[in-house]
Amino acid sequence: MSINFVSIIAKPKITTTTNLFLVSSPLLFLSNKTKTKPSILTAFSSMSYDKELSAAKKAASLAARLCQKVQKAILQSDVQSKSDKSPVTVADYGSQALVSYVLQRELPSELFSLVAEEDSEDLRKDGAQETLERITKLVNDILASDGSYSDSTLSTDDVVKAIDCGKSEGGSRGRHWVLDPIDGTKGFLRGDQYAIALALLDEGTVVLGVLACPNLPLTSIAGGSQHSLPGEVGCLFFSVVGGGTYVHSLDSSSAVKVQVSSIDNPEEASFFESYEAAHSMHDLSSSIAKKLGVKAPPVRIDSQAKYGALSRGDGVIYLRFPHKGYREKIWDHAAGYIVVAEAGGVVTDAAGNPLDFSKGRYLDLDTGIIVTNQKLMPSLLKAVRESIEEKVSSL
Ligand SMILES: Nc1ncnc2c1ncn2[C@@H]1O[C@H](COP(=O)(O)O)[C@@H](O)[C@H]1OP(=O)(O)O
Ligand SMILES: [Mg+2]
Ligand SMILES: [Mg+2]
Ligand SMILES: [Mg+2]
Repeated sequence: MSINFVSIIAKPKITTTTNLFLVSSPLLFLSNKTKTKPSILTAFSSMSYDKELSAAKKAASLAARLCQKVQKAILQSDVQSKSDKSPVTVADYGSQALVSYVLQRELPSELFSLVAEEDSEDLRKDGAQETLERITKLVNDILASDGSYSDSTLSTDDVVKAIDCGKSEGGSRGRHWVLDPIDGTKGFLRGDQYAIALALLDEGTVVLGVLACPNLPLTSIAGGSQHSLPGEVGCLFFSVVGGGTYVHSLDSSSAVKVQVSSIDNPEEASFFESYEAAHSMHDLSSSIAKKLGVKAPPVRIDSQAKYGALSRGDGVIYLRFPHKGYREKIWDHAAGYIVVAEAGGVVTDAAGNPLDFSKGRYLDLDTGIIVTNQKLMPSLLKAVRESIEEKVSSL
């Protein structure tokens, strides 16, 4: 994992080590509870982003509440068609508006830059007024249900503006929030897995991530059981650079620290991949798994919930090989990346290079994304290389 230690140490907010122990940090408290001793460097980096972490958790939790409400009531009329034909729902826009608004309210003194998936172009078109009013009502209802910001009700204009804050280009300078308001829209529409994925980039490095997975069971989905009894679903994973990864239920704040699986025998390993064959080449994954000696069938689930599940050891490998021509966006991986990295996992492209989130809205990478623990990575990379070579020579 690449950590920009220089930039962390250089943060002007923390100038002496004494400060570290005077200010109470929820992450340090959690670490004590789980009997881990953060190094001074770890504590520096965790403390630097305390305010941002609590704002991000609040924003993602409220967005998850909005998405759950829409998913329950989902109707055909909620689905619009974007020019790329991907389904966009009232919930995508509502979630983006809510996260953008909450971050700005919670962090009023910080410059706000947001790189996010959606924009309001379709909402500004003739005939979209009713949809925009529905989104605005949803956002206001969720804020009211939380009792937050009772001083203000958002207008349709406020909602459009909040959505369009997401047009930032990101990059290697300064801080940028990175948001996928609903990752795994297809899963969301099917009633399956989806995630609200929010991360913070600081000088091009992912330093914080929050992954809300409203349909992910609190217990392991190892073996492929994504569905569990009502009341037992809804996870919020969060990580700050150097501070580890934690998860709690969307309904409570009692967090536990998570670690990736330590399995080093591929025969005992299981792997995740996209539910949608259009998103990832399933034939390539199965060739890699076979070469590696993996016996279990793939666990196919939607969205960055795969990163969350892997971070707590439900599976050991995640393979993602989009079809030719598809360009990965930073919001589809930033939060998941840090959640796995801080839980001890490794995320690289198919050639073993680290992911670079500093290049703007897209990730430039070689062929695909692979994720596993430190022990399995060398043999996984070898299997990936051989399988890709075989595929290329068979074309
Ligand atoms: N053709 C495609 N190939 C790969 N990924 C895609 C494609 N179309 C959309 N996606 C994005 O892939 C992610 C979900 O993939 P999966 O669930 O298979 O892991 C989502 O981020 C989804 O966007 P979206 O956020 O709009 O759902
Ligand atoms: Mg996405
Ligand atoms: Mg999305
Ligand atoms: Mg989309």
